[in-house]
Amino acid sequence: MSDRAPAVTPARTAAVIPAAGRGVRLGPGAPKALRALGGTPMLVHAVRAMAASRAVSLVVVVAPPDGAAEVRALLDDHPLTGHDRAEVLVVPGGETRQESVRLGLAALPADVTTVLVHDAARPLVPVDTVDAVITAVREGAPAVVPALPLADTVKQVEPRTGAAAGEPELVTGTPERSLLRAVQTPQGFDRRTLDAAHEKFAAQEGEGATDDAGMVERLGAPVVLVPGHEEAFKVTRPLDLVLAEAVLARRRANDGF
Ligand SMILES: Nc1ccn([C@@H]2O[C@H](COP(=O)(O)OP(=O)(O)OP(=O)(O)O)[C@@H](O)[C@H]2O)c(=O)n1
Ligand SMILES: C[C@](O)(CO)[C@H](O)COP(=O)(O)O
Repeated sequence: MSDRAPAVTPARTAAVIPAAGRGVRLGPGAPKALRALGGTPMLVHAVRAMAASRAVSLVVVVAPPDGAAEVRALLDDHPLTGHDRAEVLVVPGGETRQESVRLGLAALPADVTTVLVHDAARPLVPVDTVDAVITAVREGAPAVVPALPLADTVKQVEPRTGAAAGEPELVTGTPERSLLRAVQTPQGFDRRTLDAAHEKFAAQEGEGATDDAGMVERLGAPVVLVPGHEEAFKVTRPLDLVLAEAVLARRRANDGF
């Protein structure tokens, strides 16, 4: 009998960054992920945010369907440095966020056991938030989501089907705010659970699920929350870009460069 320790497959963590959206709500211009924030494309910030975690050894960027070559060139122009040295792959995306994530998952090698899914549109998520998500997955949660309490009261409204444009919306309820959370990314998953959710719900959801954890919920697996971060907000509308520039400027001032 050999006294050598049995071979152990290392638990490898990868991040998938869906970056194939147009950014319609941000207004006319280049695809949102390619727009500049502090002089550097938003996508580059998002890749660096994932690679800043020492646990992440691979980042799969999902580019606009006809833009993979352009995104590859852009990332090659902004190489990762220092300890942020993860491998970066680029694959073409799809028509919906859900489809883009599915295409990113398909590019992951077999040894990846933990997957983060992170919006390119959340370029400023701090590394402590990324690490908190990874730790919770590695401790056994199949799906982990960073989340914050809501600042606004939320109203439920009647579906708009058939309503004339400009007609006032009818409120049907006010959900208990203390039981609501606004969820962010990166969302972290046991890889097999996320693959199973995407396999089961592919092409069944019309417009697609708005987040990956929602698909895991529908699978019946538990989804747990960890504290989100104010700076992990999603750049969606023009004012978000103003806020992102201010946050970045404050970070640079604090870092002394
Ligand atoms: N077909 C799509 C649509 C969205 N995304 C990505 O999903 C993330 C979150 O989506 P969102 O902020 O809604 O981005 P857009 O779809 O680009 O925004 P909009 O709805 O304003 O067009 C973004 O990083 C976006 O690039 C994607 O990879 N593929
Ligand atoms: C995944 C997400 O960022 C969680 O808040 C969000 O659901 C993405 O929604 P979008 O409409 O695609 O921006």
